[in-house]
Amino acid sequence: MPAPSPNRPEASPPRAPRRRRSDSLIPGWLWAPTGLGIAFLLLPIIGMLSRVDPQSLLAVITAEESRLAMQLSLLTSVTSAIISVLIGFPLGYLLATRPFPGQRIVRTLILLPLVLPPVVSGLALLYTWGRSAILGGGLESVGLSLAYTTSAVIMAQVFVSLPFMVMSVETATAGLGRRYELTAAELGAKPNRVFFTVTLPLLRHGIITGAVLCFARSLGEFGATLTFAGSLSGVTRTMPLQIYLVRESDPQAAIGLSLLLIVIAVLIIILAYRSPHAPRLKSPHTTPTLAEAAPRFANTDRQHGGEVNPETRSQDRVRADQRISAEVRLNARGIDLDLTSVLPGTTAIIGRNGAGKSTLFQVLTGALTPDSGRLRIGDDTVFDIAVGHWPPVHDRGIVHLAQNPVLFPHLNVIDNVSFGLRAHGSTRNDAQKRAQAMLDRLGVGQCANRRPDAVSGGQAARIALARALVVEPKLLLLDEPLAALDVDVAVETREVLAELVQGRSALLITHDVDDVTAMADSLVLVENGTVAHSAPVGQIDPEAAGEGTEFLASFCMRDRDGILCNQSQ
Ligand SMILES: Nc1ncnc2c1ncn2[C@@H]1O[C@H](COP(=O)(O)OP(=O)(O)OP(=O)(O)O)[C@@H](O)[C@H]1O
Repeated sequence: MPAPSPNRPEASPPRAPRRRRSDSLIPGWLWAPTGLGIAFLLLPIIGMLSRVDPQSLLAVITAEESRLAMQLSLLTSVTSAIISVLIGFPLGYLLATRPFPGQRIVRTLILLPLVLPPVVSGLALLYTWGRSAILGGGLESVGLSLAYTTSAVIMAQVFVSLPFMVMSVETATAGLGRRYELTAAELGAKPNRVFFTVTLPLLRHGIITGAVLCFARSLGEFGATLTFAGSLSGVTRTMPLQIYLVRESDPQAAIGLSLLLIVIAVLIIILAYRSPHAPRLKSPHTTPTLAEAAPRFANTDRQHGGEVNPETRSQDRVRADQRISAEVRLNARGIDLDLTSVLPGTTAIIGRNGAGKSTLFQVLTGALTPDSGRLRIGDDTVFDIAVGHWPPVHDRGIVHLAQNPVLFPHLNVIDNVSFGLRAHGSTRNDAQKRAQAMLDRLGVGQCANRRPDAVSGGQAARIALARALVVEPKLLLLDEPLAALDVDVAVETREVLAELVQGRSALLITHDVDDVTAMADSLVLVENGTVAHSAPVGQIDPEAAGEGTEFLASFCMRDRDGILCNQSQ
């Protein structure tokens, strides 16, 4: 048999097929510490089980004292979990989203009950709310007594379990980011609607996790309860206190009650985590794109990839007497932009990486506040920093469509598209009818009742486009909408977009000459944070672009049909 050439790959001999692993990205050795951890947790339970006397178990569990203790434990643990949600959710959410003075101190304070021995927590509560303490004494004088009551048990449980709620919500909020809330606001939803229809549903897993942890911690709470609430049967003696009480006189009873506590805790944790909407891992290969196969439009007058006679378009521009004018200065990012655009019409914004294009969009939507600036759309002043007019995101009528469609994962497709209409006051029926019509127009009407994770990346992008267009925004911001598409799909989708933006006002960030020739009426070149050149399509003059001359000349050279630039150049 000839020796294999070092330069040529040889057909390798047939090998026995490798055993498929569930995830080849995960190192196998991780199973060793995982197994150790599971054994470490499981062995003491088995140890305890081995000491159980099955015959006495039933009598122990059904004894009056045990029943009272269990009832009290469940009642107080559920109540403290609910209180922890009500207090801990806003705390964790604000910690993750709004920087405020003393934030680090607050965070340290919240974690304090985790490191304090529970007895110390109980003493702290006693010296604050006890009968002879300042606050407790005041309450006592008006006939309210906390110490040694069931309320004291709940207070002790909330004190030690609150950190779990705050940390769960803070982590969930930080992981979610602000993009869904910002998208909802751009579609016109006011803060309360965003909070109740987007924020809360999307954070529900964090809330459930926090509540379960709070419940579990409260169920096992012992030291703080004993110190602050004492051990009165039926009033403050919870299950852990009852177990502690009987452990000397009747170890079998202590074991039986412990088992009961474990079984109930495990059952409740399992039930709480069996949510039908539990988060699922998404395929890392799903890339949101603007179309998987762009729909065709029968009555489009833009043929051949959206090319339009530039002369006709520039005449339109000359006649247009209404303008969009935007001035934005943001020193921290070196941005000082002043641009105008025809109304209606599409202005393409091009420029090198880091020139300031995305920053402009962030300011226009209201996600970023500039040092100074003004935006006028026709006669309407959307914002003007000089006179202190800086409306919230939901009040601008500007919708930003980026490469990532940011569909709300907890709503089906039709509800996603109806979202903005509902926020503007449409009835559910009306909103759904209009949403369905827009989805049909974009060729994704059949997806109406699916969840966003059950549509392809291209369909998701068209759904996002439908959601943006159906609210008839004053200004549509398109940020490289075709960049993630493969070439064939991009050509078709460009036609779709060109058709849809006709008669609307849009700004389009792009690096692609074809996007400009197909969709734009005018072009703005941004160079080092300033507008280097601005001209209608067909009259672009690289020589007039100052520092941007070279960039613009090379852009024009990529325009095979010679549509963009002044042909006399
Ligand atoms: N989150 C941020 N914090 C601070 N500076 C930023 C941030 N994002 C961008 N910048 C800076 O602001 C300037 C403008 O960036 P911007 O993202 O607006 O550019 P761009 O033209 O959109 O670039 P690209 O084409 O790469 O998207 C750059 O100097 C950039 O480094």
